[in-house]
Amino acid sequence: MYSFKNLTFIGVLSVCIICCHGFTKSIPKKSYAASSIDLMNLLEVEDELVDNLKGYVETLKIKLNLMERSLIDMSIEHNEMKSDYESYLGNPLNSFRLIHRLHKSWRKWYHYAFRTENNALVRIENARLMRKMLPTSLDLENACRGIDDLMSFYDLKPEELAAGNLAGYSQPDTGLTAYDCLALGEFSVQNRKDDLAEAWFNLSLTRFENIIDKYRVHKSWALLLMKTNQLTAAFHHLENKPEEIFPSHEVIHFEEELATVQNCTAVVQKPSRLHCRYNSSTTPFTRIAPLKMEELSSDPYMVVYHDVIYDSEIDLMLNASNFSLSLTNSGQKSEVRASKDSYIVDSKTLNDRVTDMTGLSMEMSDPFSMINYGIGGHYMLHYDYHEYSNMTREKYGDRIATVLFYLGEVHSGGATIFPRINITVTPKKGSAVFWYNLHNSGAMHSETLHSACPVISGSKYVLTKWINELPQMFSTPCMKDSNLHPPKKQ
Ligand SMILES: O=C(O)CCC(=O)C(=O)O
Ligand SMILES: [Fe+2]
Repeated sequence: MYSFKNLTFIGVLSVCIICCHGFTKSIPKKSYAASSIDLMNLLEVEDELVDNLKGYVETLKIKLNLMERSLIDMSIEHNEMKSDYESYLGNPLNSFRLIHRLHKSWRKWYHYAFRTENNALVRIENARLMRKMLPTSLDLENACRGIDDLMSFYDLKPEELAAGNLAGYSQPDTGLTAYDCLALGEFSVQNRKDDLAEAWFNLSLTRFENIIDKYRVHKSWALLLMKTNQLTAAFHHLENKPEEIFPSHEVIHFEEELATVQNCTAVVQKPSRLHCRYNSSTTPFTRIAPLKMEELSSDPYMVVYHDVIYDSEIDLMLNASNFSLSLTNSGQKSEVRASKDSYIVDSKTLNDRVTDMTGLSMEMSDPFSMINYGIGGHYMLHYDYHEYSNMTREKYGDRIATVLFYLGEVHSGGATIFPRINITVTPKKGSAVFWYNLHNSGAMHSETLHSACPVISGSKYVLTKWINELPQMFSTPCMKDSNLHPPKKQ
């Protein structure tokens, strides 16, 4: 419960919130943070909650006491038996009691331990029903905004407020807890007040003792730094993750983003046993005209073909009068993809080329897709396979492989990268990269996660061919545990 001093603090806060809001954004009428009358109501709410919780604890204590007392009685009898069990069990009444105890009492205790006391349940149910009277996240946001306005209005610093110092009006026992500071930090992040957020996070860190709590703060701090692209600093905050915590979805995503950026900026030269050779075996045509092939990875299988598409073919494609007109902004969010793309009519020559490169049938494959990236153009991390929720997958199978032809001169940036396997493919006009998106079993190969780095200079055109799985059934290894038609979700 709040002390009288806290009450005054809340009163002062709410008056300030009302005043300050006169100057800034207005807040909805029904807001706890907006009036001291509503705040008074909250005190009553908290009184009642505390009362219910006390009642709950009392009921549990009675149960605990009863169990403890019985345990003592049982131990006395048990120890007596252990000290001289022959004479103890020699007495038929003792033997009877032992059997009776173990048959009935222990069962009773077992059920009693799991039984929830009605009285306790009522208390908890009361507390549950009171939830609608509790401040909502909007109330919390408004309260944070109130504090924030107070700081700008009176030029207060987070350290002062956290120490309970309100413009020279110091009340240390109204100081803020680690959780309060964290909430204010998160509010500042949402409102793009990065410096303030860092100050609040720092205060929260000094107040938390438990490493798991501290990690929560580090995580919020890292997310803030990620937003402003300070990835290495962000990474330092996540480095010392306590073992008890499973990495969250955001953190995994972040690590991949970091790997993406590192791959985009580094020149990766991996020592490997893979090499370059002429491929003259996929189709009869490659015997006559072998293709220059450079192996990049064996799992997922990935190769680059050099000089695999002629300048004359590229010119024809890029000059086609309807091509630039057909380019449309990709339907996806700009952070995901900054490019224009278009489906272009399949050409038999190019389809045959892809078969020469891959040994795969072009039957049922998606039409070629042309993507044009300008300066800064990029394509965030994604897989080419559809996963389960796509109609095309039902009809043609998933996208077993991808071939990506590079048609433009990119002077800097624009690499296609696979951060999980540390592979960077630098776009070179006339070359193409080919990889399998699925395992032999037909299962999705998650290591094929890839993205296109932002183009720094030049202009990047890629021609993509997604090859579908079903027509390959006689040319690729047997699909054990085929994933083609996963059981429908109930
Ligand atoms: O443009 C690139 O480098 C990647 C394109 C891509 O991933 C795709 O088209 O699926
Ligand atoms: Fe892709």
